[in-house]
Amino acid sequence: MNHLRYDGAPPRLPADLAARPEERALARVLARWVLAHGGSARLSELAARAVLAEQAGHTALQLDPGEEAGRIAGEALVSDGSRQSPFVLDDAGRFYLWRNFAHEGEVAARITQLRDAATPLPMAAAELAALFPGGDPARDGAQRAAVAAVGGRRLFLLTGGPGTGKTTTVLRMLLRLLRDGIAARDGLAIAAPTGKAAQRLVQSVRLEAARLRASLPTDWAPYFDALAGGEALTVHRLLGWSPRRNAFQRGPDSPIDAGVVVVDEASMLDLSQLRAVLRALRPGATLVLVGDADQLDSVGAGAVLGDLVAVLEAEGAADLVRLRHSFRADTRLLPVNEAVRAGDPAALQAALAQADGQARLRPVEDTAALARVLRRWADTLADQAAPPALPAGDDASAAALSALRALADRQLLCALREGAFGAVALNDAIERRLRQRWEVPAGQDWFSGRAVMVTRNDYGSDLFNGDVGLCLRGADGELRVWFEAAEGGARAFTPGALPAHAPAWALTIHKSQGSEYGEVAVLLPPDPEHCILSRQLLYTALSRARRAVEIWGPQASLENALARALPRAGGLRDRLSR
Ligand SMILES: Nc1ncnc2c1ncn2[C@@H]1O[C@H](COP(=O)(O)OP(=O)(O)OP(=O)(O)O)[C@@H](O)[C@H]1O
Repeated sequence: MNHLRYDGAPPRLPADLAARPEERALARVLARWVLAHGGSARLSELAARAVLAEQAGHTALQLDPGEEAGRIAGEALVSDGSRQSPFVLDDAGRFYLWRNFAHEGEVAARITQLRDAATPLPMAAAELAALFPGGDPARDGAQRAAVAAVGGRRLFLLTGGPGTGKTTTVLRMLLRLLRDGIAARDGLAIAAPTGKAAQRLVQSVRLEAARLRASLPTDWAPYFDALAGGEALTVHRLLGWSPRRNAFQRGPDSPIDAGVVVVDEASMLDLSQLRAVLRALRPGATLVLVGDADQLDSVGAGAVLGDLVAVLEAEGAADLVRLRHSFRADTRLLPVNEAVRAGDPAALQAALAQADGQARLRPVEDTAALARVLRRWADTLADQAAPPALPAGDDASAAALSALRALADRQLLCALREGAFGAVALNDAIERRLRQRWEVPAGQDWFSGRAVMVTRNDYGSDLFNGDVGLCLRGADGELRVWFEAAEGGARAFTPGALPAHAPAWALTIHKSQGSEYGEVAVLLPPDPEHCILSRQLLYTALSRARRAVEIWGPQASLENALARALPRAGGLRDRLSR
């Protein structure tokens, strides 16, 4: 890009989009490039806006298709997508950077192709029933429907909230595909966007497989054997990410060596990642996408799972199954989550009133109120999460594991990271209080009971971004940080050996995705107009809880979160609809 030829007045940047300085710098470079290449001031501003909108997750900028779009429609740098051009303006007034337009088109085309190639394969009722021993179709009917429907598909979507049995169902779908001979012949690959989610997936598939294997006739044994030994793959690893080339090695010329590819936590996939997965599928391979379509969208641009689910659900398509029954959460929390998912304030009020104290709103409107609830929270932690003294020998791992589980019994989640209501400040406050209560000598960084979260993947130590560790004193008097191990038990690290990490008493809601806790407190920003507030954010936070939730914040912040569905602008839904 040659932006140096332009030396007129600096381009105007929209002030209404929140963005970090580096994002604004990028937007400014593009805006200058447009002016230098003969674009109008209006196009330059739109280009900058499109960059900022992409950073905020949108794949396009929605213009008023009439006048606003008309003003740039004839410019040389803009096309309707029928020729390659830096910018695209489509019929519906969506303004794209070329890359996003092209990716969206490719994803839509590949998805449609996969869907059209389905040759549904029926499953004998007895075989299906065998996979749900002692099951109750009233609760697991949708799971059965998914296992029945996946046969012969080239694309299948399974969506549902936490604890609805997605992993349980994936295992049965894979067993069925193995028995059909499809996966057995061509191999399986199971992946998730983050290392932690991938590890959790493999762990729960193994656990559930061990349980189910015991209740199935021995002729199923080879399929369980074929499932065993699966490695926890991140999507990056699945695609053969090469940092040196800054590209994926897997693609149409060198596809993923598997006939069935499962991607869990697919709500975290952005448009370009889904495109990369689709391009890397072997001809004839099946892609199964699994995730909670109501959770927060991916960090990168696009809302691919949400878009796909919306389109297939509207069609009443057989290649999508939504699981609704939660097997894990307290039944009193289910109406709360459902009301938030639907953005229905009256239903939420009713659900809170009927939750027998398992779900409540605490009006935290200023820093004084926050200090009060926080102190109570920290004091309960000090009592309940008081660190145990570890026994010597092999028992240490088991004791550490139960301490880690006890730690996950209560979690504070924050909408914000920075500021007085952000996770960083809350971690500081909680840690100060715990040090006081547990009488930790000043100047001692590490102490027994200190909880931390890893913030970067470290393949060497097999610790992943999002893994939570607990520092405990061993029988030998040494402090070590313990993490749950994928193969069972817990693993210890000396504090100095840990990859990058941060305190874990308070986490941002974004960081909590994919995790589960007994009781959750969710701190909302005190400013009801804060742009972070959305229905998806609140749903993601509340649905982490199995037993109880507290919402800390002003009623107005809660109401505004419910009211804002924050759809991401883009054209994938339109391009997928038929
Ligand atoms: N049909 C079923 N009958 C009885 N228990 C079930 C059934 N399906 C799932 N469960 C149980 O419900 C719990 C949640 O299941 P699973 O882990 O498969 O859900 P999930 O949707 O993958 O959850 P998450 O993604 O939130 O971890 C597990 O303890 C599982 O054993």
